[in-house]
Amino acid sequence: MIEPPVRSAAHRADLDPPERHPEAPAPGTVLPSHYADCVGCGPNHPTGLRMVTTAGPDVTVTGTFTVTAAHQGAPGLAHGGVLATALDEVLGGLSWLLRKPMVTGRLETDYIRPVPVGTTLALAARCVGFSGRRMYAKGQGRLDTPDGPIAIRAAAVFVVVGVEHFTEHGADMTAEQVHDYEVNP
Ligand SMILES: CCCCCCCC(=O)SCCNC(=O)CCNC(=O)[C@H](O)C(C)(C)COP(=O)(O)OP(=O)(O)OC[C@H]1O[C@@H](n2cnc3c(N)ncnc32)[C@H](O)[C@@H]1OP(=O)(O)O
Repeated sequence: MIEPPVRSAAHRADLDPPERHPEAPAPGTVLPSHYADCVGCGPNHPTGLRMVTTAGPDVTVTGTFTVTAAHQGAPGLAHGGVLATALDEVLGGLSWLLRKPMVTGRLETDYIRPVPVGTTLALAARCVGFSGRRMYAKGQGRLDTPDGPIAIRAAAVFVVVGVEHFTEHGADMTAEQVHDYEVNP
């Protein structure tokens, strides 16, 4: 039997407000790839999304993702899982502004409009607040421009972890790779 998910990413009213870290990159700063082989942002990934994200004001991040033929699910249309990856990446970018390592615990996605090959999605993410180690966030993707029609929306919970999460669980993780992997943006 397959068990259904037991948690929700819908945020509650009693969250602690997000605090932009004093050393967060200034608004407008292009965020570096956190890991060169990342499927979302890594420049070395052979078939990755090659996303570029930018720090916004408060605890917000924007990003773009151009849908190519490599990202199709149906003919000429983006695969929903690939779109969820793009949302995961821009939401994960909030960790640069919070200066806390965190991993995706739950990602809920609404698919509102089809996203054709050739579209450049304008993505945005905002931290809503914290409950203990849980960081609640929401995100969206608009077709082609930051004021284009909304195609996808997300609500997410990220869980703050220690660096040992990556060193203990990463397959074949050598000391050198851990050093190169920016787990603590
Ligand atoms: C710049 C960076 C961009 C990166 C973008 C991409 C990000 C990713 O894709 S990360 C990879 C995908 N995610 C993962 O692999 C995570 C796998 N899961 C895990 O490792 C663990 O379940 C983990 C770390 C989330 C939680 O485990 P653990 O550290 O033992 O914490 P645990 O004690 O169970 O939970 C801590 C709190 O988080 C909550 N929590 C844990 N899991 C979830 C979840 N899935 N959804 C919602 N809340 C959760 C718990 O309820 C608990 O809350 P509270 O303290 O209020 O009771």
